[in-house]
Amino acid sequence: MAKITLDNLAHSYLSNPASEDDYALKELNHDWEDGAAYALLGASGCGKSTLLNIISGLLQPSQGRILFDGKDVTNAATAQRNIAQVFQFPVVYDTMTVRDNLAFPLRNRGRDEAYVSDRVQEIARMIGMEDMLNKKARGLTADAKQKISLGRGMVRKDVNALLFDEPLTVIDPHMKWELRTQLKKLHNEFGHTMIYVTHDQTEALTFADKVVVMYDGRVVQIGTPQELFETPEHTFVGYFIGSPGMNVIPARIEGTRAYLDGSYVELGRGYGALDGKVEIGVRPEFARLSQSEGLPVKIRRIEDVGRHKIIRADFFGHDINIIAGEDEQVSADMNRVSFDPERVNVYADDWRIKGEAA
Ligand SMILES: Nc1ncnc2c1ncn2[C@@H]1O[C@H](COP(=O)(O)OP(=O)(O)OP(=O)(O)O)[C@@H](O)[C@H]1O
Repeated sequence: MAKITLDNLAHSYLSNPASEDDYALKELNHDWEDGAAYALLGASGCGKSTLLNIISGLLQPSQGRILFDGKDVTNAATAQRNIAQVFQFPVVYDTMTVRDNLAFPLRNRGRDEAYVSDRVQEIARMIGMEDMLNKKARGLTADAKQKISLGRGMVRKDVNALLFDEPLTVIDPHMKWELRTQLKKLHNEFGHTMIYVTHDQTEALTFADKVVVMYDGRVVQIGTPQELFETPEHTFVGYFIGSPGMNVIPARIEGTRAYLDGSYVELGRGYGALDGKVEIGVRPEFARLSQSEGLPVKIRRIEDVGRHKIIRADFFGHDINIIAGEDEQVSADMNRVSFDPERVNVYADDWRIKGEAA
């Protein structure tokens, strides 16, 4: 496995990019730790595939370098990078059996048949295809073919990295969960450096040690699922992760207070003068409804989603969502919302401001 270094990396599909807006991938410096499982998460068109294709060598970056364990591979072809890739749609050899498909990368590397046989058996067990090993791939469902692609991607232990581009798109929903769990198990067992592209937050948060969130060609945060939840570094991370996402409300900050439409909330930290668009962000999990404490709101709707209730409220034209326990009673006179001060984040032009301990 290898540490992957991105050094001043950027990419534009235009031959003469004039401004930052012309870059599908904006400048990025980052070390992907050896042996860690990363998810690359973001909405469609944010640049995930562009970044993955640069790492795999399918795309030559217009700026910067990429290094595997300190060795510059920017100009190396995919085949020279010693990586395994699994794409959105199955890539299998139809005329071969499931066994031969799984064995292919190992035989290609000249591994002896005893090893190939053991390893294929092990992988077949992980993807739940032990009893299909002698079947031809032709005629299998898309679902089964994609499992073969996943298995083939994982069969070699000696690759520098395993890259997955939305690999579970064609997989049946209940099997998705199972395969994700298997991938995680496999990662724990073999410690491959894994990069997994997805636009699905559940997939990213359950699979990865660290999630790389992209927005508009830029990496806006790299963090553990807990960090993304507690301290979104950019308002996009707040909106995109969580269900519902973080509440973001325009505010004026003075010291340890945020003033909002004639009311104020206490902040857990102190702040100096802030320029630009200033907002506070609070997750619905850290908002509380009561009769007497906090901002005046109008309740618009209460949704019972089983595990908890989502209360949709309005604060002078701004949406505020509150998550309340399943057993919590909500009455018509509960028209105030308060926040845990420690959980209120402050943003200037969408980026989180750290503040000083109060
Ligand atoms: N070959 C190309 N030529 C020109 N522009 C491209 C090309 N490939 C992608 N783009 C543009 O680059 C931006 C990033 O695309 P990219 O495919 O990397 O995003 P993504 O996050 O992987 O999206 P998706 O999840 O839809 O695949 C988009 O604006 C896209 O239109």
